[in-house]
Amino acid sequence: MAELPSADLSALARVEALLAAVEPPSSAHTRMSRIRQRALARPAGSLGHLDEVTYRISGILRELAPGPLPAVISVLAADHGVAARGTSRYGPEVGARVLSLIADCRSPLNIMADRIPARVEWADVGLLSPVGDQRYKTGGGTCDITDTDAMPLQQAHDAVLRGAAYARDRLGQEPLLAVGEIGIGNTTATAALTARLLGAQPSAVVGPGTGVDAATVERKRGIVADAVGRTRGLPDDPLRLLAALGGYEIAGNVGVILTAAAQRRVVVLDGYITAVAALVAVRLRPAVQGYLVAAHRSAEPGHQAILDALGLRPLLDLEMRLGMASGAALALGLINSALALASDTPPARLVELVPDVRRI
Ligand SMILES: Cc1cc2ncn([C@H]3O[C@H](COP(=O)(O)O)[C@@H](O)[C@H]3O)c2cc1C
Ligand SMILES: O=C(O)c1cccnc1
Repeated sequence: MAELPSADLSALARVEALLAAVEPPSSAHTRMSRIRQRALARPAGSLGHLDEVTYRISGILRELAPGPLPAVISVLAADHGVAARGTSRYGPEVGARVLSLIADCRSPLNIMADRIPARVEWADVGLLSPVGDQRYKTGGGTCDITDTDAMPLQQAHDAVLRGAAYARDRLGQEPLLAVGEIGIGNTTATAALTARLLGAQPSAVVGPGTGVDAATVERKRGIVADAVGRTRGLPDDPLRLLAALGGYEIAGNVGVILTAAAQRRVVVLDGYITAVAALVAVRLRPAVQGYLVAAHRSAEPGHQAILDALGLRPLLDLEMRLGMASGAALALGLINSALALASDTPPARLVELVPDVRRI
Protein backbone atom coordinates (compact mmCIF):
# COMPACT_ATOMS: atom_id res chain seq x y z
CA MET A 1 0.00 0.00 0.00
CA ALA A 2 3.08 2.26 0.13
CA GLU A 3 2.28 3.76 -3.30
CA LEU A 4 -1.04 5.21 -2.14
CA PRO A 5 -1.22 8.99 -1.68
CA SER A 6 -1.69 10.17 1.90
CA ALA A 7 -5.33 11.23 1.36
CA ASP A 8 -6.14 7.62 0.46
CA LEU A 9 -4.22 6.31 3.43
CA SER A 10 -6.41 8.34 5.76
CA ALA A 11 -9.56 6.91 4.12
CA LEU A 12 -8.08 3.44 4.42
CA ALA A 13 -7.18 4.13 8.06
CA ARG A 14 -10.80 5.12 8.69
CA VAL A 15 -12.04 1.90 7.10
CA GLU A 16 -9.60 -0.01 9.29
CA ALA A 17 -10.92 1.79 12.38
CA LEU A 18 -14.42 0.67 11.36
CA LEU A 19 -13.20 -2.92 11.16
CA ALA A 20 -11.43 -2.74 14.51
CA ALA A 21 -14.67 -1.61 16.19
CA VAL A 22 -16.41 -4.94 15.47
CA GLU A 23 -16.11 -7.52 18.25
CA PRO A 24 -17.70 -10.98 18.21
CA PRO A 25 -21.12 -11.44 19.85
CA SER A 26 -21.20 -12.92 23.37
CA SER A 27 -20.97 -16.71 23.06
CA ALA A 28 -21.88 -16.95 26.78
CA HIS A 29 -25.24 -15.28 26.13
CA THR A 30 -25.86 -17.49 23.09
CA ARG A 31 -25.19 -20.57 25.23
CA MET A 32 -27.30 -19.36 28.17
CA SER A 33 -30.18 -18.51 25.85
CA ARG A 34 -30.12 -22.09 24.51
CA ILE A 35 -30.12 -23.48 28.07
CA ARG A 36 -32.91 -21.14 29.18
CA GLN A 37 -35.20 -22.29 26.38
CA ARG A 38 -34.95 -25.89 27.62
CA ALA A 39 -37.03 -24.90 30.64
CA LEU A 40 -39.97 -23.46 28.66
CA ALA A 41 -43.38 -25.06 28.27
CA ARG A 42 -42.59 -26.54 24.87
CA PRO A 43 -40.07 -29.11 23.67
CA ALA A 44 -36.54 -27.68 23.51
CA GLY A 45 -35.58 -26.61 19.97
CA SER A 46 -39.13 -27.15 18.70
CA LEU A 47 -38.99 -23.94 16.65
CA GLY A 48 -36.11 -25.41 14.66
CA HIS A 49 -33.99 -22.81 12.91
CA LEU A 50 -36.05 -19.99 14.47
CA ASP A 51 -34.77 -21.11 17.87
CA GLU A 52 -31.20 -20.90 16.55
CA VAL A 53 -31.86 -17.32 15.43
CA THR A 54 -33.16 -16.49 18.92
CA TYR A 55 -29.97 -17.82 20.54
CA ARG A 56 -27.90 -15.82 18.05
CA ILE A 57 -29.79 -12.61 18.86
CA SER A 58 -29.19 -13.18 22.59
CA GLY A 59 -25.46 -13.29 21.87
CA ILE A 60 -25.62 -10.11 19.78
CA LEU A 61 -27.69 -8.09 22.28
CA ARG A 62 -26.21 -9.76 25.39
CA GLU A 63 -29.74 -10.37 26.67
CA LEU A 64 -31.34 -13.77 27.28
CA ALA A 65 -34.95 -12.95 26.38
CA PRO A 66 -35.21 -9.48 24.83
CA GLY A 67 -38.73 -10.03 23.42
CA PRO A 68 -39.94 -8.44 20.16
CA LEU A 69 -37.62 -5.68 18.99
CA PRO A 70 -38.00 -2.39 17.09
CA ALA A 71 -36.77 -2.56 13.50
CA VAL A 72 -35.53 -0.20 10.80
CA ILE A 73 -35.32 -1.07 7.11
CA SER A 74 -32.61 0.52 4.98
CA VAL A 75 -32.33 0.83 1.18
CA LEU A 76 -29.25 2.20 -0.62
CA ALA A 77 -29.58 2.94 -4.35
CA ALA A 78 -27.04 3.30 -7.17
CA ASP A 79 -26.62 2.82 -10.92
CA HIS A 80 -24.31 0.40 -12.73
CA GLY A 81 -22.46 1.08 -15.98
CA VAL A 82 -22.80 -2.56 -16.97
CA ALA A 83 -26.59 -2.09 -17.28
CA ALA A 84 -25.90 -0.27 -20.58
CA ARG A 85 -25.14 -3.73 -22.01
CA GLY A 86 -28.77 -4.73 -21.53
CA THR A 87 -28.21 -7.17 -18.66
CA SER A 88 -31.42 -6.04 -16.91
CA ARG A 89 -35.03 -6.05 -18.02
CA TYR A 90 -35.16 -2.37 -17.09
CA GLY A 91 -33.21 0.74 -18.10
CA PRO A 92 -31.03 2.85 -15.78
CA GLU A 93 -33.71 5.55 -15.36
CA VAL A 94 -35.82 3.04 -13.38
CA GLY A 95 -33.54 3.00 -10.31
CA ALA A 96 -34.21 6.66 -9.48
CA ARG A 97 -37.95 6.13 -10.05
CA VAL A 98 -38.04 3.17 -7.68
CA LEU A 99 -36.17 5.10 -4.99
CA SER A 100 -38.59 8.02 -5.43
CA LEU A 101 -41.44 5.56 -4.93
CA ILE A 102 -39.88 4.49 -1.62
CA ALA A 103 -39.41 8.16 -0.68
CA ASP A 104 -43.12 8.74 -1.39
CA CYS A 105 -44.07 5.68 0.72
CA ARG A 106 -45.71 4.01 -2.31
CA SER A 107 -43.36 1.08 -3.03
CA PRO A 108 -43.95 -2.62 -2.22
CA LEU A 109 -41.43 -2.20 0.59
CA ASN A 110 -43.46 0.56 2.26
CA ILE A 111 -46.54 -1.67 2.19
CA MET A 112 -44.59 -4.41 3.96
CA ALA A 113 -42.98 -2.00 6.44
CA ASP A 114 -46.38 -0.63 7.45
CA ARG A 115 -47.56 -4.10 8.36
CA ILE A 116 -44.58 -4.91 10.62
CA PRO A 117 -44.43 -1.93 11.53
CA ALA A 118 -40.90 -0.68 10.83
CA ARG A 119 -39.29 2.61 9.91
CA VAL A 120 -37.88 2.87 6.35
CA GLU A 121 -34.70 4.83 5.60
CA TRP A 122 -33.07 5.25 2.21
CA ALA A 123 -30.27 7.08 0.42
CA ASP A 124 -29.04 7.73 -3.09
CA VAL A 125 -25.40 6.64 -2.87
CA GLY A 126 -24.73 6.48 -6.62
CA LEU A 127 -27.71 7.09 -8.92
CA LEU A 128 -27.28 8.89 -12.26
CA SER A 129 -30.37 11.07 -11.59
CA PRO A 130 -30.18 12.46 -8.05
CA VAL A 131 -32.91 11.57 -5.54
CA GLY A 132 -33.06 13.34 -2.17
CA ASP A 133 -30.11 14.00 0.11
CA GLN A 134 -26.80 13.72 -1.84
CA ARG A 135 -24.58 13.69 1.28
CA TYR A 136 -23.90 9.97 1.14
CA LYS A 137 -23.18 9.79 -2.58
CA THR A 138 -19.78 8.84 -3.98
CA GLY A 139 -20.53 9.17 -7.72
CA GLY A 140 -23.26 9.07 -10.35
CA GLY A 141 -23.18 5.48 -11.64
CA THR A 142 -20.21 3.12 -11.80
CA CYS A 143 -18.17 2.29 -14.93
CA ASP A 144 -18.93 -0.79 -17.03
CA ILE A 145 -17.11 -3.65 -15.26
CA THR A 146 -16.72 -5.61 -18.49
CA ASP A 147 -13.69 -3.60 -19.55
CA THR A 148 -12.73 -1.37 -16.64
CA ASP A 149 -12.98 -1.16 -12.85
CA ALA A 150 -16.37 -0.13 -11.46
CA MET A 151 -14.64 2.62 -9.48
CA PRO A 152 -11.13 3.64 -8.38
CA LEU A 153 -9.94 2.05 -5.12
CA GLN A 154 -10.14 5.41 -3.28
CA GLN A 155 -13.81 5.65 -4.26
CA ALA A 156 -14.48 2.19 -2.85
CA HIS A 157 -13.01 3.34 0.48
CA ASP A 158 -15.08 6.52 0.27
CA ALA A 159 -18.28 4.60 -0.55
CA VAL A 160 -17.79 2.26 2.45
CA LEU A 161 -17.19 5.28 4.71
CA ARG A 162 -20.26 7.11 3.36
CA GLY A 163 -22.37 4.00 4.00
CA ALA A 164 -21.03 3.99 7.56
CA ALA A 165 -21.83 7.70 7.99
CA TYR A 166 -25.37 7.11 6.68
CA ALA A 167 -25.79 4.25 9.16
CA ARG A 168 -24.66 6.44 12.06
CA ASP A 169 -26.75 9.46 11.00
CA ARG A 170 -29.93 7.86 9.76
CA LEU A 171 -30.35 4.32 10.99
CA GLY A 172 -31.02 5.18 14.62
CA GLN A 173 -30.75 2.60 17.38
CA GLU A 174 -33.31 -0.07 16.49
CA PRO A 175 -31.76 -3.45 17.37
CA LEU A 176 -33.08 -5.08 14.16
CA LEU A 177 -31.66 -3.62 10.96
CA ALA A 178 -32.93 -4.94 7.61
CA VAL A 179 -30.44 -4.22 4.83
CA GLY A 180 -31.58 -3.62 1.24
CA GLU A 181 -30.66 -2.11 -2.13
CA ILE A 182 -31.84 -0.77 -5.47
CA GLY A 183 -29.53 -0.88 -8.49
CA ILE A 184 -30.51 -1.68 -12.06
CA GLY A 185 -27.85 -4.12 -13.28
CA ASN A 186 -26.64 -5.02 -9.81
CA THR A 187 -27.24 -8.78 -10.14
CA THR A 188 -24.52 -8.71 -12.85
CA ALA A 189 -22.05 -6.88 -10.58
CA THR A 190 -22.98 -9.18 -7.69
CA ALA A 191 -22.44 -12.29 -9.84
CA ALA A 192 -19.01 -11.04 -10.93
CA LEU A 193 -17.96 -10.22 -7.35
CA THR A 194 -19.31 -13.56 -6.09
CA ALA A 195 -17.51 -15.52 -8.82
CA ARG A 196 -14.22 -13.75 -8.05
CA LEU A 197 -14.50 -13.95 -4.24
CA LEU A 198 -15.63 -17.59 -4.15
CA GLY A 199 -13.80 -18.89 -7.22
CA ALA A 200 -17.15 -19.95 -8.72
CA GLN A 201 -17.97 -20.37 -12.42
CA PRO A 202 -20.17 -17.66 -14.02
CA SER A 203 -22.74 -20.35 -14.92
CA ALA A 204 -23.19 -21.09 -11.20
CA VAL A 205 -23.74 -17.48 -10.10
CA VAL A 206 -25.57 -15.73 -12.96
CA GLY A 207 -29.38 -15.68 -12.91
CA PRO A 208 -32.28 -13.80 -14.49
CA GLY A 209 -32.27 -10.82 -12.06
CA THR A 210 -35.38 -8.78 -12.86
CA GLY A 211 -36.45 -11.56 -15.26
CA VAL A 212 -34.33 -11.48 -18.42
CA ASP A 213 -34.76 -14.29 -20.98
CA ALA A 214 -32.46 -17.30 -21.41
CA ALA A 215 -30.46 -15.68 -24.22
CA THR A 216 -29.77 -12.63 -22.05
CA VAL A 217 -28.75 -14.84 -19.11
CA GLU A 218 -26.25 -16.49 -21.47
CA ARG A 219 -24.92 -13.09 -22.57
CA LYS A 220 -24.79 -12.00 -18.91
CA ARG A 221 -22.58 -15.03 -18.18
CA GLY A 222 -20.17 -13.92 -20.92
CA ILE A 223 -20.05 -10.40 -19.43
CA VAL A 224 -19.38 -11.79 -15.95
CA ALA A 225 -16.66 -14.09 -17.35
CA ASP A 226 -14.98 -11.10 -19.05
CA ALA A 227 -15.22 -8.96 -15.90
CA VAL A 228 -13.81 -11.71 -13.67
CA GLY A 229 -11.08 -12.53 -16.22
CA ARG A 230 -9.98 -8.90 -16.13
CA THR A 231 -9.39 -9.16 -12.34
CA ARG A 232 -7.53 -12.48 -12.37
CA GLY A 233 -4.14 -10.86 -11.70
CA LEU A 234 -5.42 -8.81 -8.76
CA PRO A 235 -4.67 -9.83 -5.17
CA ASP A 236 -7.54 -11.35 -3.15
CA ASP A 237 -8.06 -8.03 -1.35
CA PRO A 238 -11.84 -7.62 -0.77
CA LEU A 239 -11.75 -3.81 -1.07
CA ARG A 240 -9.73 -3.95 -4.29
CA LEU A 241 -12.18 -6.50 -5.75
CA LEU A 242 -15.13 -4.39 -4.55
CA ALA A 243 -13.66 -1.46 -6.51
CA ALA A 244 -13.11 -3.65 -9.59
CA LEU A 245 -16.48 -5.42 -9.73
CA GLY A 246 -18.92 -3.93 -7.18
CA GLY A 247 -21.17 -0.92 -7.03
CA TYR A 248 -21.73 2.12 -4.84
CA GLU A 249 -24.73 0.58 -3.06
CA ILE A 250 -22.80 -2.66 -2.46
CA ALA A 251 -19.86 -0.72 -1.01
CA GLY A 252 -22.26 1.47 0.99
CA ASN A 253 -23.88 -1.63 2.44
CA VAL A 254 -20.44 -2.93 3.46
CA GLY A 255 -20.18 0.26 5.55
CA VAL A 256 -23.73 -0.16 6.90
CA ILE A 257 -23.09 -3.79 7.91
CA LEU A 258 -19.74 -3.01 9.57
CA THR A 259 -21.28 -0.12 11.51
CA ALA A 260 -24.31 -2.15 12.61
CA ALA A 261 -22.04 -4.98 13.81
CA ALA A 262 -19.89 -2.51 15.73
CA GLN A 263 -23.10 -1.17 17.32
CA ARG A 264 -24.10 -4.76 18.25
CA ARG A 265 -27.25 -4.79 16.16
CA VAL A 266 -28.87 -7.71 14.36
CA VAL A 267 -28.16 -7.40 10.62
CA VAL A 268 -31.02 -8.97 8.64
CA LEU A 269 -29.79 -9.56 5.10
CA ASP A 270 -32.14 -9.42 2.14
CA GLY A 271 -31.10 -11.31 -1.02
CA TYR A 272 -28.16 -11.85 -3.33
CA ILE A 273 -26.85 -8.28 -3.51
CA THR A 274 -26.85 -7.63 0.22
CA ALA A 275 -25.28 -11.07 0.76
CA VAL A 276 -22.26 -10.17 -1.36
CA ALA A 277 -21.84 -6.96 0.66
CA ALA A 278 -21.90 -9.11 3.81
CA LEU A 279 -19.32 -11.46 2.28
CA VAL A 280 -16.97 -8.54 1.66
CA ALA A 281 -17.55 -7.30 5.23
CA VAL A 282 -16.84 -10.76 6.69
CA ARG A 283 -13.70 -11.15 4.57
CA LEU A 284 -12.54 -7.82 5.98
CA ARG A 285 -13.56 -8.65 9.56
CA PRO A 286 -14.62 -12.25 10.29
CA ALA A 287 -16.36 -11.25 13.57
CA VAL A 288 -19.11 -9.63 11.46
CA GLN A 289 -20.47 -13.13 10.70
CA GLY A 290 -21.97 -13.45 14.18
CA TYR A 291 -24.27 -10.45 13.59
CA LEU A 292 -25.86 -11.73 10.38
CA VAL A 293 -29.27 -13.32 9.88
CA ALA A 294 -30.20 -14.44 6.35
CA ALA A 295 -33.85 -13.58 5.73
CA HIS A 296 -34.43 -15.69 2.64
CA ARG A 297 -32.88 -17.58 -0.23
CA SER A 298 -33.50 -15.64 -3.41
CA ALA A 299 -34.19 -17.10 -6.85
CA GLU A 300 -30.70 -16.04 -7.98
CA PRO A 301 -28.54 -19.20 -8.14
CA GLY A 302 -25.40 -17.56 -6.74
CA HIS A 303 -27.11 -16.58 -3.50
CA GLN A 304 -26.84 -20.07 -2.00
CA ALA A 305 -23.09 -20.14 -2.70
CA ILE A 306 -22.65 -16.99 -0.60
CA LEU A 307 -24.90 -18.28 2.18
CA ASP A 308 -22.77 -21.45 2.28
CA ALA A 309 -19.58 -19.40 2.41
CA LEU A 310 -21.04 -17.32 5.25
CA GLY A 311 -22.36 -20.37 7.11
CA LEU A 312 -25.91 -18.94 7.11
CA ARG A 313 -29.21 -20.72 6.72
CA PRO A 314 -32.04 -18.61 5.29
CA LEU A 315 -35.32 -18.33 7.22
CA LEU A 316 -37.48 -18.35 4.07
CA ASP A 317 -37.22 -19.92 0.63
CA LEU A 318 -39.98 -18.40 -1.52
CA GLU A 319 -38.12 -17.88 -4.83
CA MET A 320 -38.44 -14.15 -4.28
CA ARG A 321 -36.37 -11.86 -6.51
CA LEU A 322 -37.66 -8.41 -5.74
CA GLY A 323 -34.75 -6.93 -3.83
CA MET A 324 -35.36 -3.50 -2.18
CA ALA A 325 -35.14 -5.19 1.27
CA SER A 326 -38.45 -6.99 0.69
CA GLY A 327 -37.24 -10.43 1.85
CA ALA A 328 -35.58 -8.91 4.91
CA ALA A 329 -38.77 -7.01 5.75
CA LEU A 330 -40.79 -10.22 5.53
CA ALA A 331 -38.41 -12.01 7.90
CA LEU A 332 -38.70 -9.28 10.56
CA GLY A 333 -42.18 -10.51 11.52
CA LEU A 334 -40.91 -14.07 11.88
CA ILE A 335 -37.94 -13.00 13.95
CA ASN A 336 -40.14 -10.97 16.30
CA SER A 337 -42.57 -13.91 16.65
CA ALA A 338 -39.64 -16.11 17.66
CA LEU A 339 -38.42 -13.50 20.15
CA ALA A 340 -41.93 -13.19 21.64
CA LEU A 341 -42.14 -16.98 22.01
CA ALA A 342 -38.77 -17.01 23.75
CA SER A 343 -39.67 -14.26 26.20
CA ASP A 344 -43.37 -14.99 26.84
CA THR A 345 -43.73 -18.79 26.84
CA PRO A 346 -44.12 -19.77 30.51
CA PRO A 347 -41.57 -22.03 32.17
CA ALA A 348 -42.57 -25.73 32.00
CA ARG A 349 -42.62 -26.06 35.81
CA LEU A 350 -45.30 -23.33 36.18
CA VAL A 351 -47.72 -25.21 33.94
CA GLU A 352 -46.61 -28.64 35.13
CA LEU A 353 -45.32 -29.78 31.74
CA VAL A 354 -42.63 -32.18 32.79
CA PRO A 355 -40.82 -34.16 30.09
CA ASP A 356 -40.69 -37.91 30.65
CA VAL A 357 -36.97 -38.32 31.29
CA ARG A 358 -37.13 -42.04 30.48
CA ARG A 359 -37.98 -41.11 26.89
CA ILE A 360 -35.21 -38.56 26.35
C1 LIG B 1 -39.26 -1.71 -10.70
C2 LIG B 1 -38.14 -2.43 -10.00
C3 LIG B 1 -38.12 -2.47 -8.63
C4 LIG B 1 -37.09 -3.16 -8.00
N1 LIG B 1 -36.82 -3.32 -6.73
C5 LIG B 1 -35.76 -4.06 -6.61
N2 LIG B 1 -35.29 -4.40 -7.79
C6 LIG B 1 -34.18 -5.32 -7.97
O1 LIG B 1 -33.82 -5.53 -9.33
C7 LIG B 1 -32.56 -4.94 -9.64
C8 LIG B 1 -31.54 -6.00 -9.97
O2 LIG B 1 -31.88 -6.78 -11.08
P1 LIG B 1 -31.13 -6.58 -12.48
O3 LIG B 1 -29.71 -6.92 -12.28
O4 LIG B 1 -31.84 -7.52 -13.42
O5 LIG B 1 -31.33 -5.15 -12.90
C9 LIG B 1 -32.19 -4.16 -8.39
O6 LIG B 1 -32.69 -2.85 -8.50
C10 LIG B 1 -32.88 -4.91 -7.31
O7 LIG B 1 -33.05 -4.20 -6.16
C11 LIG B 1 -36.10 -3.83 -8.68
C12 LIG B 1 -36.10 -3.77 -10.05
C13 LIG B 1 -37.11 -3.06 -10.71
C14 LIG B 1 -37.09 -2.96 -12.19
O1 LIG C 1 -31.68 -11.66 -4.60
C1 LIG C 1 -32.04 -10.50 -4.73
O2 LIG C 1 -32.02 -9.71 -3.78
C2 LIG C 1 -32.51 -10.00 -6.06
C3 LIG C 1 -32.71 -10.85 -7.11
C4 LIG C 1 -33.13 -10.36 -8.31
C5 LIG C 1 -33.34 -9.01 -8.46
N1 LIG C 1 -33.15 -8.20 -7.44
C6 LIG C 1 -32.72 -8.67 -6.24
